[in-house]
Amino acid sequence: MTLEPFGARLRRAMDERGPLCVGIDPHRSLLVEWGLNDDVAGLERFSRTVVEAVAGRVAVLKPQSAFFERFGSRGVAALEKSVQEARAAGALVVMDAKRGDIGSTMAAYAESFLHKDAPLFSDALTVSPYLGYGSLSPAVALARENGAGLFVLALTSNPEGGEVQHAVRADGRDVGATVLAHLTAENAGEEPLGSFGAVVGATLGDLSSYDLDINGPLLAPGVGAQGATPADLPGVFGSVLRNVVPNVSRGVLRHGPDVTALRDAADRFADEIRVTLESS
Ligand SMILES: O=C(O)c1cc(=O)[nH]c(=O)n1[C@@H]1O[C@H](COP(=O)(O)O)[C@@H](O)[C@H]1O
Repeated sequence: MTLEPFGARLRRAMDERGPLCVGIDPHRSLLVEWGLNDDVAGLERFSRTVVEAVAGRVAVLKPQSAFFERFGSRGVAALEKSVQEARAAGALVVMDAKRGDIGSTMAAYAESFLHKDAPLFSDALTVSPYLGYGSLSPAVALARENGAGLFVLALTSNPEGGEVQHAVRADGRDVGATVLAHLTAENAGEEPLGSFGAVVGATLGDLSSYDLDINGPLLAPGVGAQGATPADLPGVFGSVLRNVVPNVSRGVLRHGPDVTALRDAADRFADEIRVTLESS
């Protein structure tokens, strides 16, 4: 059975549950803070707890693959389980693996995460366009076939990102703006929302010089541990605020291992985001 396009599924989830995305980022330091061992059993326990706490109430969960890959094949098995459990509980899953390679290899990465029969099938995947946006075309094609989506790194939340993303091309446009323009073309005519999103950091301040109106979702990491707050979102995203999916990882996760405390922390962020959206 082919899924409805990711953009449509995401729009509905955001409207029903609010737009918050909670990250599943099992940092070694968090495992220790939670009283868990820094091993596969600790990893499994951590991710199961996050899924139990929030997968039934937030729109999106975003497991960060790096923290699972650290444990080799058993870590990847834990990631698989976590994706499947989160999806079964009704959350959309964005796999944060930030893949990017030459086109023919990109096709294999796409099959790993975006083919509906893949063990790690996720509703969307984060990808890097820095081998050239066109290198992502096999992932765009496979995502379309399978009702999945992509989040393409455009203007990232980290301070180092600018040296690449603000580099100005011969035509006067910078690299980040070029990525956004490609996404606008990808999403043209899609309703209610395209499936090809951009990653735009919530930490970046005024972005009014960029056209963020890509008719697709904007994944906004940086809220919480990196210093941005829900109240900052209107100043960063302006008129496209309704398409923003703010991500919080450590800002929620540091409240574990208690399931209720995790849930309450996610609810507080969700409430702040709702109030911000309503008053903008
Ligand atoms: O693609 C991402 O999710 C991402 C892009 C970006 O520009 N900045 C960024 O922090 N992220 C991810 O978002 C999460 C942020 O985590 P916290 O800072 O703990 O909320 C991590 O999993 C990062 O890898």
